[in-house]
Amino acid sequence: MLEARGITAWFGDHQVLDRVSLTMPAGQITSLIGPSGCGKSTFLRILNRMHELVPSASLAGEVLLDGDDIYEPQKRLTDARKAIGMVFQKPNPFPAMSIYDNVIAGLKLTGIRADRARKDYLVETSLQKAGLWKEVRDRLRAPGGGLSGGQQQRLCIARSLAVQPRVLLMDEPCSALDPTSTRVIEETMLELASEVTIVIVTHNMQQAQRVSSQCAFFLAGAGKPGGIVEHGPTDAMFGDPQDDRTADYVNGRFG
Ligand SMILES: Nc1ncnc2c1ncn2[C@@H]1O[C@H](COP(=O)(O)OP(=O)(O)OP(=O)(O)O)[C@@H](O)[C@H]1O
Repeated sequence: MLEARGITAWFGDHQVLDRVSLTMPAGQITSLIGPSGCGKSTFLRILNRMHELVPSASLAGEVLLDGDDIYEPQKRLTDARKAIGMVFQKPNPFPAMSIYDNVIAGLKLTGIRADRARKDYLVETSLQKAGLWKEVRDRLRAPGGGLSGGQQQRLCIARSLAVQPRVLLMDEPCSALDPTSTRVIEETMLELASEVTIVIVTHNMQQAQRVSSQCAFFLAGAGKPGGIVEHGPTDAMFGDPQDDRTADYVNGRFG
């Protein structure tokens, strides 16, 4: 389980999130929805300590992974990144690197040692879980950049899975893909959900309904930092929202 408690975030003196708390249960997919600029990506990046890569960025609050705060001073950055993977909007495989090497690229970066047999195993199982194995098993030595956009995104998912994370964060993972590739990624997410906790930022309300069991609706008032207006089971958020602003947003009346 991943739990954010009282997350407040700034870029310089611009506060972009105000005391955001959210529990993201294990074995479930949580969607973060809301209009542009309300802090969803910032919140997601705080969940695996990527926010601190921006020089002006700062934050307050806690992020607990199975009860341990990933921001405790003695906790290492690479441990947080190993346990909590991230897939981005635009597929970003290493284009000249082989499919095989792309999948295991994260091992070295996170200090995981593996012999050849172990690497072979991780490549096969990660590609299988990402729904790409059958399409690439005969060309593992071909460059990752030669795959289609949807295949590249599944390659990036496989790369995240190879370090065996407990959580996978996905920032609009399908927004650069066609509808068919989008459906394949959504099916992949649903299959992964039983073993990896997934948190996804999406602007696609149908996607949020298709994949997630829980949603959190973020909003920022004019000139104000973002926060969660309402969160709960996806069915309730779409079928019986408690806040008028949630109802307006999920029904496409703004954003
Ligand atoms: N690197 C940065 N430096 C300064 N300000 C930033 C930076 N990244 C984001 N912001 C600001 O933080 C606020 C929240 O942005 P964020 O990208 O988290 O919103 P979002 O809800 O994910 O938007 P979108 O849906 O468009 O991706 C915005 O006002 C944005 O301008």
